[in-house]
Amino acid sequence: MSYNYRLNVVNSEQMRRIEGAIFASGMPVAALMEKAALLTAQQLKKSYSLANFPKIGVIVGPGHNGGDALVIARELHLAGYQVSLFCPIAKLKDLTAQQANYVKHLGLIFQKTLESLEDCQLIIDGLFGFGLERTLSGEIAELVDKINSWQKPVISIDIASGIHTDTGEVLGTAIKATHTFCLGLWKRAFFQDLALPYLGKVELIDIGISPLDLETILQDSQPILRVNPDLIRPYLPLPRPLLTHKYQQGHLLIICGSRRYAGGAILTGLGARGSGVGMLSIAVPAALKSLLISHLPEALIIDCPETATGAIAELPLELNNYHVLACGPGLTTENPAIIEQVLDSDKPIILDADALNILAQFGIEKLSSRQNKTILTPHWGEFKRLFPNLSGSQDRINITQEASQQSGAIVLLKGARTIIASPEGKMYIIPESTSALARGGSGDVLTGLIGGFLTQMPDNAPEATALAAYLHAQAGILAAKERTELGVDGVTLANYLFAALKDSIPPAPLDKGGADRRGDQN
Ligand SMILES: NC(=O)C1=CN([C@@H]2O[C@H](COP(=O)(O)OP(=O)(O)OC[C@H]3O[C@@H](n4cnc5c(N)ncnc54)[C@H](O)[C@@H]3O)[C@@H](O)[C@H]2O)[C@H](O)CC1
Ligand SMILES: [K+]
Repeated sequence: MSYNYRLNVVNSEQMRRIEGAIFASGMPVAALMEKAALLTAQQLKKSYSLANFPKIGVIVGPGHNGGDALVIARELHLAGYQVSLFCPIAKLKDLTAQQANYVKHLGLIFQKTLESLEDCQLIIDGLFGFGLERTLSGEIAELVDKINSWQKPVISIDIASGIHTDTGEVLGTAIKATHTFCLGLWKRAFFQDLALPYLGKVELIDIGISPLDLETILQDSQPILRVNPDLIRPYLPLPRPLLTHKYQQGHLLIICGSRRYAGGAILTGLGARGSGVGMLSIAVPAALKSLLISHLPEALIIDCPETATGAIAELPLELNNYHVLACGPGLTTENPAIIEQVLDSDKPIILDADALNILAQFGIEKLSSRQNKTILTPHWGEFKRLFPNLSGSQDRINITQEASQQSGAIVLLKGARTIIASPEGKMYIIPESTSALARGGSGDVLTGLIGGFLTQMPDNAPEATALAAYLHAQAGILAAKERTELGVDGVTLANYLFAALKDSIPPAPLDKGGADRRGDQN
């Protein structure tokens, strides 16, 4: 396991312990504050020029978040900005009080009222960081609401004040930042859907936390990793071996679609196509066969007997002949027997959409007799039906982890920030996405894509799931950039998967031997 400030996501207790280890080894607290705040000030000056933002208001809290804000205020003042300060709580921590004295010496003014900052073009929020302990109330809550009502750009230091660093909950009220500089390490709240509207654009300030200090503190807990291309590349089935054939690249069976929801089958198939899987078979109700062939000529379409309303009535197949089964989009809940058959197979399975709704009727205990991996890909509504005992909490990181433990399945909870947890304790977070994907059909593409990657990397199921979710989000972002957020229908999304793969995870250069052999053939 490697530790890296870009990858590891921490909670406030871990952040405190890492900070503690750094201080205990000799780094002075004031030096780390200086470093963090100077680097933040540099970024600020780049993004918010003196010409456009000559007057800046800084809200100073009682702890070290307020100390950071004072160092930033000092640097902006020295760079020529006109800086006004407001400090709503009189009692300051020692280091913060020292920083306050120095800026006073430089001639910066602590204003008596918040209103004195109303004519500033930009507000810096240094009220609370990860030391926030209780709900905002009284004058502090009023102050936060007032700042929000100004509708100005607000830059939060470390986290938007009022947001719980771990759960992302709003404690009473919270600053609605337009931009948040996260100091040192990504905290959990940055990946909790609840907090996203309060954080604005997010940026990590690298304050030089070493892998050594990370390892010391994090080695005893299961890591939460923020997915990026470096993380995923080692698992990718790229480049392909020189001598391979289609069945060595895996055989995926998709079971989906009904006369009512034919599109779900097509989109799941297109998602699978985006994974480059060697062989793709798609089981659909007989009436859909020619439609599927016209969209996916490379796939083997299996026509199944239908119910009176056009759902799959039975699967006349030996399911264990396939490497992976992906099941659910467009099925309808009419025929639970199909899902029973899928659950009884010895192969890895991915359950989505109506397969999840049927599983919810059975209860997740039904998974306990499975001999191979199960991947569940619920959105929030499906999650609530599957795990009603967890649906009271909004801490999506925590409940995804819990759901995986309870079910013994890999659980992927869809959202603005998709979370993936595996029963052996792995956790992955997809760090960015686009609301263009909040659209019927996107999930079907993801199911096929996960199936296709899992077929090709069967020993790394959590990573195959994370890779698919990452590329799916990247494809959405890319498509939305070119076509706007309204232009990303499921087919378009599937068509962008290869561009996303090429852009974010270019194949490693061929090893020399491989290149030479290819040369010989020419
Ligand atoms: N990450 C790093 O390595 C560094 C972080 N720095 C900054 O330090 C803060 C954390 O500082 P800390 O002093 O521990 O906590 P806060 O500033 O967040 O606030 C604690 C302060 O506020 C009081 N308080 C808490 N909740 C409330 C409330 N609801 N109402 C009123 N008062 C409240 C509490 O009693 C304390 O007095 C971190 O976020 C970074 O910004 C370092 O500067 C650099 C290294
Ligand atoms: K803050």
